[in-house]
Amino acid sequence: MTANASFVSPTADAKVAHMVSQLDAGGIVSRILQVNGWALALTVLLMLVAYDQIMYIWQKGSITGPAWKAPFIGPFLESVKPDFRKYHAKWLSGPLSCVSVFHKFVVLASTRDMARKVLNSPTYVKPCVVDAAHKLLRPTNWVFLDGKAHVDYRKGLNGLFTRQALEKYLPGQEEVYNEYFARFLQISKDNNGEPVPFMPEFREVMCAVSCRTFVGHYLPKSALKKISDDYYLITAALELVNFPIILPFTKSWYGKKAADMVLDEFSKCAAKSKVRMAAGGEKECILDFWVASMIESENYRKKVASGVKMDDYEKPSMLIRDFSDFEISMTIFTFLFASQDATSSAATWLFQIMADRPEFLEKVREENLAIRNGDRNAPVTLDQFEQMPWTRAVVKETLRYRPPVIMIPYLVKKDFPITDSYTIPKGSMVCPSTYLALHDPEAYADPDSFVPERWITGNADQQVKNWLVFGTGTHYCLGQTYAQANLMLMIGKASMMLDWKHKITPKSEEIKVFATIFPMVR
Ligand code: HEM
Repeated sequence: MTANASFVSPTADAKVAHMVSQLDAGGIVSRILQVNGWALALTVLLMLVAYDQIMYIWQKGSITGPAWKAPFIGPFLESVKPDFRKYHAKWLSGPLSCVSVFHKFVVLASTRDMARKVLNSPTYVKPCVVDAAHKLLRPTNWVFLDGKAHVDYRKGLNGLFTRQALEKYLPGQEEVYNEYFARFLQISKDNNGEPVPFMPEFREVMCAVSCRTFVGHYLPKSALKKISDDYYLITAALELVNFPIILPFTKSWYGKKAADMVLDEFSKCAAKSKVRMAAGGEKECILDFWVASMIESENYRKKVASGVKMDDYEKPSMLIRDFSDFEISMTIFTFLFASQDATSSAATWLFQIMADRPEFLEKVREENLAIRNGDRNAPVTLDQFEQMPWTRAVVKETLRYRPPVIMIPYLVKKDFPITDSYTIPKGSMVCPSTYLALHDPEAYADPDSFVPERWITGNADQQVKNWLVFGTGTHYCLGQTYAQANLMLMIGKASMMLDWKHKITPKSEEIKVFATIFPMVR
């Protein structure tokens, strides 16, 4: 065997070390070897830095972005504490701009046309979620489907959001608002009318109203309380920047535990709905509509299989397969996941803006009282919503002025030639922004002011290309009609049952980013 047959370095080999020490009385050789070790490490590091920079510059191509990136991490520290003003500056810097965080290249598509182009290019892009979402929502969840599989699955869900279905959900929503608004009054009384932070209350009422719409009375009150208390753990676990593996006591760990609990509760609700619908119970919530449609489809299939002649009109409008309790639960969880932060954001802004602009709240109140024939407690129907232009206008304008979802992250599946001169490389992330389209002075004059009249006497409704609040394309928001009807019901009922004030600070209308956007407190 030769002196250095092992895979360790020569200096670490005992025999060589001995020879070296004999030869190197003055320490010159060992110093050279040491220097070489350091030099090697330094060279590798410099090569990696150079590779990271070159890749960034190559991927950036002709679009706007810093000339170079902070080695490896890029603007990582900024993304831990997102600052709306920095995002805004970035969107204004060019229709397409970029950053690179760690080795992830991210393109921001800021203008209306660039955002629409991304959202309408399903061949090149698909929604991008943080790694933790697969673990929390489960990898087989429908939201991770792409292409035809996604379109087909989604078609089966449309029946849950028809006008007829939405009408059936209204009484449950009324019930929740009655209960929570009475509680709001109590909170104020307990605090002698002094201002208290209300954002957590808005989050809770939104969670309660969503759960009532999705799973009706099947969810026990104790479980609802736990879900609404723990939901912020799920939001925190899904922040863009989080620890990639689930280690005990990290945000992802708490988030996963909360998600497991929600999935378990919703599975139990699905089982209960199956029993109740099979017994001919009345449909009250999304679960019931789903289960009833499954039963109808199954009955139809059985009749056809047994040779019964069926007319076309007897065929259910949507034939769906059988779904297990857990499959249903996973999908209902995606509704909660998609709605909770966005509707909490909208509700918080809406209450604040109405308090700060009482002249509009008064108009909402007047028309809500009129539609109820002077009876503050009378329930409303969806048809009546169409006769409440101010209630609709304040909801629409709040969503335009402070859109809850400011960016929609997508993943580039293959090289995407977004303009004649620029192709987004495969594997990048691309984030269309909704904000600039919704603050485009050509579509909405005086875009940085809250002007609900533009939805009554103006032409805001005609700016369909700019209306990106709920996205567009194959993944546009499934719950958009429900979400807007719910916000109209909420503010209409609040105007009937409550009066409220807001303590304005210089930062009240500045934007704080936490998954969606909320008012700055101070
Ligand atoms: C103010 C409230 C809401 C806002 C601003 C909002 C906004 C959005 C946006 C921007 C998207 C992405 C669209 C795209 O990629 O083009 C989305 C997707 C989605 N939203 Fe909403 N949303 C809201 C409420 C809701 C509610 C209440 C539900 C459920 C009942 C819901 C269910 C969904 C679902 C399931 C998707 C994914 C659709 C798919 O991938 O096919 N959203 N929403």
